[in-house]
Amino acid sequence: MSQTRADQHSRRADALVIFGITGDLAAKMTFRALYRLEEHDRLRCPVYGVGRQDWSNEELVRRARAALDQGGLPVDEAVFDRLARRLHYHGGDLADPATYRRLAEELQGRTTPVFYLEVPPSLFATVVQGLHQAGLTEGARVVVEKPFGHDLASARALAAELHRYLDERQLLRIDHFLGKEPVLDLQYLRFANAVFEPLWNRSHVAAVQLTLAEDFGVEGRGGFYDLVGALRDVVQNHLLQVLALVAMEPPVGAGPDAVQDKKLEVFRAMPPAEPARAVRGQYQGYRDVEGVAKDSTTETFVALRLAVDNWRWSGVPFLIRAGKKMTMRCTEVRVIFRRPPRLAFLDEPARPEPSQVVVRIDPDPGVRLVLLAKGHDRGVRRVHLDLSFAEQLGVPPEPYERLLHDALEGDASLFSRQDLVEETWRIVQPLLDSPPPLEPYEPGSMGPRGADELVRGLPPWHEPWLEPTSGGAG
Ligand SMILES: NC(=O)C1=CN([C@@H]2O[C@H](COP(=O)(O)OP(=O)(O)OC[C@H]3O[C@@H](n4cnc5c(N)ncnc54)[C@H](OP(=O)(O)O)[C@@H]3O)[C@@H](O)[C@H]2O)C=CC1
Ligand SMILES: O=C1O[C@H](COP(=O)(O)O)[C@@H](O)[C@H](O)[C@H]1O
Repeated sequence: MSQTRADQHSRRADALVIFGITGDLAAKMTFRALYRLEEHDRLRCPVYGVGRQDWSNEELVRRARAALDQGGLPVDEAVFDRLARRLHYHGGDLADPATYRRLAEELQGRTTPVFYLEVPPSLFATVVQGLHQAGLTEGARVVVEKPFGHDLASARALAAELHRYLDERQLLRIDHFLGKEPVLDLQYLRFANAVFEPLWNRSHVAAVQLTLAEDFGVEGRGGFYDLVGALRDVVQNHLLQVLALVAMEPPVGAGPDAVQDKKLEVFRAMPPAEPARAVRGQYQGYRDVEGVAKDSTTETFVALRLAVDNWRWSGVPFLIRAGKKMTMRCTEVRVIFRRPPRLAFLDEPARPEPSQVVVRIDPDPGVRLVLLAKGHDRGVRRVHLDLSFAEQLGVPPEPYERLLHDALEGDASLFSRQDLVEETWRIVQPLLDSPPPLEPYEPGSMGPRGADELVRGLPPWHEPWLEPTSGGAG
């Protein structure tokens, strides 16, 4: 790529156009992100919201305010007034070419717009084609929400369709986990600390566990979720991205591709998931949720055992579990080291439990070192060292705030690439082709019994780290 072309893709945006501004994600996340960007003087262009509803600019501003209030964000009136002055509503159906022609008139003189598509994925190609036909894709960047495809073949087909109008550098695939500070921190913790990196391999690590437990169900989005399920919703994207950051080699540079290249190596070293090493569960009561089919076989819980077959990780199980309506809300990475040998100096010589490093992603991000120390009775006792990122480092930007800012600035580092997306679909594809049987589980539990069977002979699933980082014990 020539210098001029590269520069074009990293030029600051002069307009942000949000398709789907009347939708659920906009109300939950987008207005909040825009407000926080405005608050930190990081929003420097007009914002156009596109939707089918018959809204005026005033109505858009009113909805933005309601969304902030509902999200519990304290609002500074001066900041909100500045944001309100940037907001413009643009009504129209996405299937109608006139919508894009009128948008082109509004965007006249703008050379580097960012189009954010938070619309149903079935409309991604329609919107991009509409933008192209209205002459709006030249110099633009297009941010697409997840999911990118619903399997390997559809992800390839969607990319081929979008690449008719955009080159890959113009396409930013959002995965909000890649904007989470503790997820970004995995790379720093691993490679900036000599206490970790020499041990972070198959000689010392017995297993890696990734847990994304949610204590709520799919109420309010049953129709969407029932077509997707846990594997597509959070494993193919969020959790495999996190796994890659846990397993990758150090990036060799700082450019947008440096980390992506290392993650790609991890994915390429991963054999496809085996249905015999996966468990699917559905919480009791799921089929009563509005929008869910009465005979639905969609999984709301999934657990799988994966491998990274390279020199660093061969033989180390990577265990993932993710589910709705579980005991708690907690997302964490747990690296479990090998057990030490029998300690002959103990009164009752025994092999101590393994040490662990836990990186908690949500809530209250932090790191816990689980260690063994001398108890007062001369035996060994489990103790821990806890670190709160917020306490020591301050409150970071929120994921959508960070990612929208990067999109506006033309920094693609935290957006997934097509080759990575295809690899992650390749890894999970056997589970889509031959789904393991569905096991019911009790709401408020840690999933079906099969999840425990999956780790037979391996370190058992550990109870997620729940205590607050400050002053917590347990
Ligand atoms: N909601 C969430 O928590 C998350 C959502 N996402 C992704 O974000 C995207 C949007 O999801 P979500 O906000 O939940 O979906 P919604 O159904 O709530 O919103 C969809 C938006 O698209 C608009 N739209 C749909 N069809 C048309 C059309 N023909 N012409 C014009 N506008 C149209 C809707 O307008 P109208 O109001 O007129 O229907 C609405 O603004 C999806 O890709 C989803 O996977 C990703 C992560 C989380
Ligand atoms: O993308 C999604 O992610 C959320 C979990 O993200 P978090 O940042 O709230 O932990 C998940 O609840 C949702 O089902 C999924 O679509």
